[in-house]
Parts: sequence; C-alpha cells; structure tokens
Amino acid sequence: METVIEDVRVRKILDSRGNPTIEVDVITWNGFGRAAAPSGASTGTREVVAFPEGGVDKVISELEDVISSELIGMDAEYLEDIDLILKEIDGTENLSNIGGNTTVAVSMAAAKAAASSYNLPLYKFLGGNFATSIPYPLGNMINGGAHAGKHAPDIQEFLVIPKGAESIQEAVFANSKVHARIRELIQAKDPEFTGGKGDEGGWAPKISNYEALEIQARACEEIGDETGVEIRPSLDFAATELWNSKEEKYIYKQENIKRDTGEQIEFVKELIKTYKMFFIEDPLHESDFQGFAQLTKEIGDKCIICGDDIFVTNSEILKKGIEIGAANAIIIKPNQIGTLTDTYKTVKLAKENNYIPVVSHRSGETTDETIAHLAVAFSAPIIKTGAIGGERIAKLNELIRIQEEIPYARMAKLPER
Ligand SMILES: C=C(OP(=O)(O)O)C(=O)O
Ligand SMILES: [Mg+2]
Repeated sequence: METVIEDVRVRKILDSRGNPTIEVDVITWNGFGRAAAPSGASTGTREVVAFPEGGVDKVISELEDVISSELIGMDAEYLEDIDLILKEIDGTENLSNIGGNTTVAVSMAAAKAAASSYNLPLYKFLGGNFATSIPYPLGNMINGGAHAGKHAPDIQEFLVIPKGAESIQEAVFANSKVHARIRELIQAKDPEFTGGKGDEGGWAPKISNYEALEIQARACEEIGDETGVEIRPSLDFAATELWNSKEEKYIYKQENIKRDTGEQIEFVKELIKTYKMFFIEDPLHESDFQGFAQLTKEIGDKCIICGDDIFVTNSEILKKGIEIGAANAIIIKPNQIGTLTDTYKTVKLAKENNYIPVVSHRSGETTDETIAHLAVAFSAPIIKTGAIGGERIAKLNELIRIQEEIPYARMAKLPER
C-alpha cells in the first residue's frame, strides 16, 4: 500500500545553462520522490530524443494528464512496470513522442518515491545493504569544445581523478584544490584571464590544447605533493564534435591541425604516455567502433578507454562494442536511454563484461542529486560530475552524506592503470 502512486506533478524549471527542463514529483501513499532531467550539448546521435517538438511546455500542457492518469494507482516499487508504461505511452523506439527527458524524470522520481515510502535512501533501495563502495569523482578542470567559448581548447574536458584519496571528502577537496591551482597557472600564462568558466564549471581560458595539458599535469603533481593524494589527469575528447565526416578528419581548429583516424589514434596514445592519463573518453567519433577497438587493444591496459557518444547508455549498442573489444569503460547517463530500468540493464551488461561503468552528469544540470545515489547503488567505481558549481556540488556533497550514512563505506576499487 505504502508505495501506491497517488499523484504525479510535472513542472518547468531552470537548468544550469538557463534553459527550461522538467521536474517531476511522484507522491505515494507514504512517500515522495522528486527528480529533474539534465541535458547535453555534445549529444550522441543515437541518444533518445530529449523532448518532443514544443519542448517542456508541450510536455506540461499536453502530457501531464496522460502520464499521471496512467501512473496513479500503480505501485512505484515496480520500476520495470512503470518504465514499461512510460515507453508504451510514448510508443516510439527513441522516445520522441513524450521525450526521454520526460520519461527519465518520471522514472527517477518514481524510484525515489518508492524508496521514500520505505524510509530508505535511494542508493539503499536500489543497491541493497551490500552497496557500500563510494565512487571516485572525476572532476572537470578546464572546459573546451562545445562546453566553452571559441577560444578555449578543442578538447572538451580536461579532468582529474584523485585516485589515491581514502575518503570522498579527501577526494572532492583534492579536486577543488587542483581546480583552484589551475586558475593560478592559467592566470600566470594569460594575465588577462577573467576567470570565465565553461558549462561544467571548468575554466574556459584562451590557451592551446598543449598549454592546457601542461597546466593540468603540473596542477595534478603540485596538489598531489601538497596533499599526499595521487591525482591523475584524464580527458574527454568528445571526438564526434571534432570529426568532419566529409574530410574524414578530426579538426583541431585552435592549432589548425587535421588528423585522420590513424593520426588521431597515435596522438591519443602519445598523450596517454606523456601525461600518464588515467582515463580517456570518446577519443574517436561515435561510429568508429573499429578505431575504439584498436586503441583499446593497443593501450587499454595503460589507460581506461571510455565510450560515451558511441554507446549512449544503450545495452544493444554496448553489445556491439563488447563483441569487438571497443573500449573498456562506458559512460552511464540515464537520460541518454530514458529510463532507470534500461540504465540498469546497460550497467549490468557492462559489469558482466568487465566494462567499467562511469555514472555521469550532463553539461546542462540541475541540483538534482539522483546520480550520486545511482553510482553507489550500481557500485560504479567512478562518477563524473564536475568539481565545483552548485549543480555539480549537489552530487558531490550528497556523496559525502552517503558515505557518512553507510557503516562500512569504503572508496571503490579502481582498476590499476
Ligand atoms: C557530459 C558530457 O557532455 P554533454 O552532457 O554535453 O553530452 C560529455 O560529453 O561527457
Ligand atoms: Mg563525454
């Protein structure tokens, strides 16, 4: 009885870019769940459609009644049934009728309502008592590409991971120290730097890719020495954004360099070796499964090779990657696939095949903290959710609370790289 849905409310709220997004409340007999959908800027073409034409307003005016009349009376605990109904209401493969952002917000709010009905936090409701490992935060330090202005580096994300941290608190503060040090190092290079940031809270400076790489490496080393925590650099190339399919080249506008697939693979390998990169995301464009497989085979034992736009949290697409050994990690973004059930299906498949699930934010976020709970529930060893900024720290601070709550909490076991 406790988990029976009594009401569903949908509203338009702001995201971190100032764009409208959807927030959903699910009210059960004995509980309440609220969740909001994020949105991407460098989206994969095979992601589900975020919103139907007409955007959030259309969803609210036309769909609120349909969704709530279907869900009222259902049991929020039966997440698979709820997600199935949402997909049935939509009726398309890519959720283009009601939008994947609509379904994901309802799906997450329903799960949170079910958890709350039992007086359980979401991570425990979904993950049970043995979900005790806390993910390492992969934090954004410098933003480029689609997440920053045109003078910023071409590579989308310069990230760091405090892999030597012994607690989430130590980890997030190590990241914030690196973030602050990077500002100083940028300022030393460019005295006119105003402290501008990109969409994910990383600095958006007018420096080259190589300058950014040098600054990133130096900051990791200096803060690592200061704190005694090993901190390793990482990158998200978001290479689909760099790929020009007509020329069949990756275009680095800033350096006026074009690289074909072979050159791109060599370039990525060189950066991994030079900077001891721990994690590289989307080094090749979203359709290059073979390139991913080659890179993984050649250097996947030295660095995590992670697929985002290539897999779009879709288990069927991941299967294709697994068959040929493309990547050894996968970004998990619930709104790429539209429901929690399908998100979990992908995480399960990844784990069964030794692909590391990396639960991730989007560039457009809200203060919704759900992904912190999902990362713990799924025992994901890494969460990618920025380093600073209100919508990023909402997740990081929630992890601090979760760690405090779990009696045997320990940092996740990271793969050796
Ligand atoms: C978070 C990312 O960006 P977006 O949300 O714009 O896809 C990413 O590419 O990993
Ligand atoms: Mg990415």
